[in-house]
Amino acid sequence: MSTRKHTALPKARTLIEALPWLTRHHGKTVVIKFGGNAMIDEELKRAFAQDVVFLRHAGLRPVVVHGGGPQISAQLDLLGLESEFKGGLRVTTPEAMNIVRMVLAGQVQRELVGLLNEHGPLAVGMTGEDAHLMTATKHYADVDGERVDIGRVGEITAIDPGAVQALLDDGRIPVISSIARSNDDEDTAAGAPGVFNVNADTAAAALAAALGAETLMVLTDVEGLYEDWPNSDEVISRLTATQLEKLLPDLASGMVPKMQGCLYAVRNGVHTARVIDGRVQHSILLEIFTDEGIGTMVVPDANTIEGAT
Ligand SMILES: Nc1ncnc2c1ncn2[C@@H]1O[C@H](COP(=O)(O)OP(=O)(O)O)[C@@H](O)[C@H]1O
Ligand SMILES: CC(=O)N[C@@H](CCC(=O)OP(=O)(O)O)C(=O)O
Repeated sequence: MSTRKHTALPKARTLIEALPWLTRHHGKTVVIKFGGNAMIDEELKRAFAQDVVFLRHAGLRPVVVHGGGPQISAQLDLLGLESEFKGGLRVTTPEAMNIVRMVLAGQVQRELVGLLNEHGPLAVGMTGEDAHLMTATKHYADVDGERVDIGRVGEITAIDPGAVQALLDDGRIPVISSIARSNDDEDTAAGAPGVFNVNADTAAAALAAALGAETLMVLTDVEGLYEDWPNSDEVISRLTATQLEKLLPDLASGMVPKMQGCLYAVRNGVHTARVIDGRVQHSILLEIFTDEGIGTMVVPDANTIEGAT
């Protein structure tokens, strides 16, 4: 006679914990912004790709918008060019714009597409230039109330999500670099199509809203939004749009585009926007498939803090 211990029971419980979420979110679009420092670690990148493919096979429609600030800075450094940020945005000369485009579309995006496609013919890379996905106008930074010219940095004025929708309908995972086409008069007059460097958090939020996404998920290199950064590491787990709006003026530069993006998303139809720790392996699955979640969740005002999921 032999007996068998069911050691896999905790795994089954975890899967069952995910069932209500899966039922609710089946067929829904999730825009995931993968950025910065989490993208430097090889294991984290692989785990990220596994999570995204898992979501796709679980019946969701994931879209990846990626950053690459550290990679751009490293490349500029190799070329002897300095990185300067104003109001949290990179001062982008025409020369730097070429490097930004080369690094984002030619390096970071290609690598992510490659990692995702290790699991099958799923990922398709594009930039905001493709099929008029993102159109932008020149953006001026606000530095202590002053309007400052920071070069070829763009502010999104229009999104045509048709090509992304078509890819999603075809079961693909779009991977998007945050570069937008310009339709500014001076670029048009110059004869060559102009492009702009757009902060990837801002691009992800605008795309999430344009796609009518259920969720915007922003991966970063901290646990979430700290209540009193840098004095305390108390993470705010949930807050409403209005509560976030009140906090915005006190936030420091890296968090500003992220939280502005979350606010824009939930004010424009996205049900929840979450900032989660990209340094934790499988953070996307942890956020989604466990009751507690991790990180910070922003919900629209109509939701009560307790009631939102
Ligand atoms: N209230 C806050 N909570 C958490 N992080 C904050 C806060 N204010 C500023 N930060 C800073 O923002 C950084 C995240 O922004 P950023 O470096 O642009 O991230 P990423 O490279 O992931 O896009 C954190 O590492 C932290 O230094
Ligand atoms: C205008 C602007 O600042 N653009 C960013 C685009 C990349 C980005 O946003 O990357 P992370 O998400 O990794 O920071 C930049 O040039 O660094």
